[in-house]
Amino acid sequence: MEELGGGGNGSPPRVSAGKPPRHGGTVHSARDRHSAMSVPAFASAQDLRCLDLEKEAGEVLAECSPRGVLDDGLRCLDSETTSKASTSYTETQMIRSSFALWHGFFRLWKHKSMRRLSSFPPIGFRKRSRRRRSNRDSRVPMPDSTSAADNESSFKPTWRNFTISELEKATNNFNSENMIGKGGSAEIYRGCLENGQLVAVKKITRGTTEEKTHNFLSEMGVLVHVDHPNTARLIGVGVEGGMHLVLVLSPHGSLANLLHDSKDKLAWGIRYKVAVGTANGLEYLHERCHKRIIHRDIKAANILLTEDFEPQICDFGLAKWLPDEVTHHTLPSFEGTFGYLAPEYCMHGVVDEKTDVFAFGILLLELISGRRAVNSSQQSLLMWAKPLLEQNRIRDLVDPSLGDSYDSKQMDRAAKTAYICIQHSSVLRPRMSEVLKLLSGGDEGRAENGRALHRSFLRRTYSEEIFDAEEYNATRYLSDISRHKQIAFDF
Ligand SMILES: Nc1ncnc2c1ncn2[C@@H]1O[C@H](COP(=O)(O)OP(=O)(O)OP(=O)(O)O)[C@@H](O)[C@H]1O
Repeated sequence: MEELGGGGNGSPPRVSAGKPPRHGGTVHSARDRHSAMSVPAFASAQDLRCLDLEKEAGEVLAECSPRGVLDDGLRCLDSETTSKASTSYTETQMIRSSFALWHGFFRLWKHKSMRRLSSFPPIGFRKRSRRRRSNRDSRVPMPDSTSAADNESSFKPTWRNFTISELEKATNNFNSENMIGKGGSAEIYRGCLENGQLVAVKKITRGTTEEKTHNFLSEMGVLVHVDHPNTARLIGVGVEGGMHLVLVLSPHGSLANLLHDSKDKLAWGIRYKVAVGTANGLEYLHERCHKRIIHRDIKAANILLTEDFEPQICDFGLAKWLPDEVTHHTLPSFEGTFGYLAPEYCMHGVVDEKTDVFAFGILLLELISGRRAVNSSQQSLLMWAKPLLEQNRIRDLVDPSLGDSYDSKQMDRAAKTAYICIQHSSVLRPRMSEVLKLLSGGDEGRAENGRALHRSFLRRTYSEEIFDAEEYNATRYLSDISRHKQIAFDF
């Protein structure tokens, strides 16, 4: 997704094989659309048979959508939506039937297995797997011995449903002057609620009704379950007259805005803060959320900045949830943004934490150099920066507009961290918790020599296994990238 006007200004487009990149925005694969509206990953085969949905089960094994989200969405729709005047009947019906499908499924599922039910907490209730208990975010208060069932009956959603008239009022009828972003699937409008709160209203605009519904539900499903200072905040949704996500407004827009489109150059101190904050947000998604969330589209346009330049990861349209027992996703279609795509994804469609780590490495290079991931001549930042990093020519990487106004120790750490994150072999890439240590100077030894790390230090991921099995070099990576570009642009 690009900023408004960003699609044609050299920002790398997000693509999907078999579909043209549209205004540089999100395009989802047919399989994704299908699966996201189907059944949750933690359904038993028996449940699925009851609903005659076995066929989808194989496809959506690792596809999760939060039980509480959609259950509650249904309640919201039934109880709060009042104004029908400008409702698009087809879209509202579509959302209702998606909710209804989920609702029916969840009723059955709830009835059949309270144990499984407790594996996914309702909104506003945090429960994390034992695996991550020690890593929990200490900022978030945890309910102690209360059971999931008790919590289910007592929890209140942390978001609300907006009527179309409320959204129209807030955005001055979605006035084009209030449009602050536009991508492949959505337009984003600045708005002001009656209580004075500034919001960003993301109106899903592109695609068929099914595609729009998928995009809306997928993103909502993640947004309602993440709660971290470095992830975007959902205030509510609106399903009349289209599908809308209402988010807290980020006054500075995205990092791409400030880094590439602004006359005023971003100071190094802010860039470093953005790097550390984004790493924090990703570490939360990968390692401290109740389910592992892979963002899949980390890039400068998807990092929003708060008033005091705290970064917030946004746009969860491509995000995937990985249950603990699932090592990875293998995606049949090609989605993402040129310039940020990890080799194993290009080659095998494999998605796990390390694909985000790779994209984060590219983001670090953008912060260091002030260059785009892919420039207007389609040259990749990766290919430009890698030889410089290999020769330890960090000074040559640095954005000339910074002059000498940067902390050289921070710069050094950022460059070396980037180098490790962009390793072709995902085995050699660190996890986000390690990235945090590297960036903040807590793991200097590893930063000094990314290739000499001890493998036993890392928990192995599927993409790591793959790289053990075969060699994937820069030439093959480039050829894969150009093949994918060809497919995307020729369509
Ligand atoms: N909460 C917000 N506050 C301020 N600006 C925002 C906010 N959310 C989005 N934007 C702006 O809108 C742009 C697009 O947002 P987003 O990436 O969520 O849209 P999208 O249509 O999902 O994109 P894509 O095509 O990648 O799917 C952002 O890069 C940012 O400039």
